[in-house]
Amino acid sequence: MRKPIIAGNWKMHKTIAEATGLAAELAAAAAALDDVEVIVAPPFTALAGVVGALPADSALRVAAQNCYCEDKGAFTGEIAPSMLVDAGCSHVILGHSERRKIFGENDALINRKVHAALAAGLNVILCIGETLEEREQERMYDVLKTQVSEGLKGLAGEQLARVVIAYEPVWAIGTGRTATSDQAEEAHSFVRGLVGGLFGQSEAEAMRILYGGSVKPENIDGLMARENIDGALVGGASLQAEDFIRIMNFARSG
Ligand SMILES: O=C(CO)COP(=O)(O)O
Repeated sequence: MRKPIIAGNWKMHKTIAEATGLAAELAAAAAALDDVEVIVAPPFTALAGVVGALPADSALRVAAQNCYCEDKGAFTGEIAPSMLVDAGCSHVILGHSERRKIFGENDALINRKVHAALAAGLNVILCIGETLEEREQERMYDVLKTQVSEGLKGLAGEQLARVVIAYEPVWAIGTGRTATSDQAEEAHSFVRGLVGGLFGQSEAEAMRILYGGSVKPENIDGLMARENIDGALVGGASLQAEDFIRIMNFARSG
């Protein structure tokens, strides 16, 4: 049985005070759920504040939304994986489509980041997903195959166990247009097959694959009911406690 994960990607939202307040509310709700892993990804400026506001034994885990692939040096504006560990993060999101599209990150850079993050002791949420154009041109499977094989290139089995994949079709992000549970299940089962081919069947069976793209309290249960959907990476609906807590609770019953 794969333990579901509900993760909130706060993107470029929230002051330190707003972030710590929301995290405290979510931590209280997460404490009641031992069958769901709950993760929040505040902006860099709020990471240490959020970690500091949580009880020491908090069930809520904290992720960063990005990091660089070097441990230190002259990389103005970048954050090292070890700095995220120092701030109290357990996870980092890598390869988000906004990083790929707006900031030009490619699979080779993302793979270097994956290696650096794992080496520093972080768990990785690796985002993949096709654009609408790629789907319409029937290139979706090729795109997913490249993103998975290049993103996970060179990892050992022990490292893979600390990676979660988030399938986020770009056309569903922030658009209100969720993939149907059939579309999501089809992509997730394909991705699990890819991981199986690259690393082995038992590794693929153990891998959590999250869906992301306009997840709301209204659609989470249909997604969670599917065999290969192990949770969600939530954007907009993770920014206020009520919706995100409803999503956490649906994930548990799903
Ligand atoms: O990009 C996302 C999570 O990483 C999804 O964002 P939305 O839930 O706002 O569509």
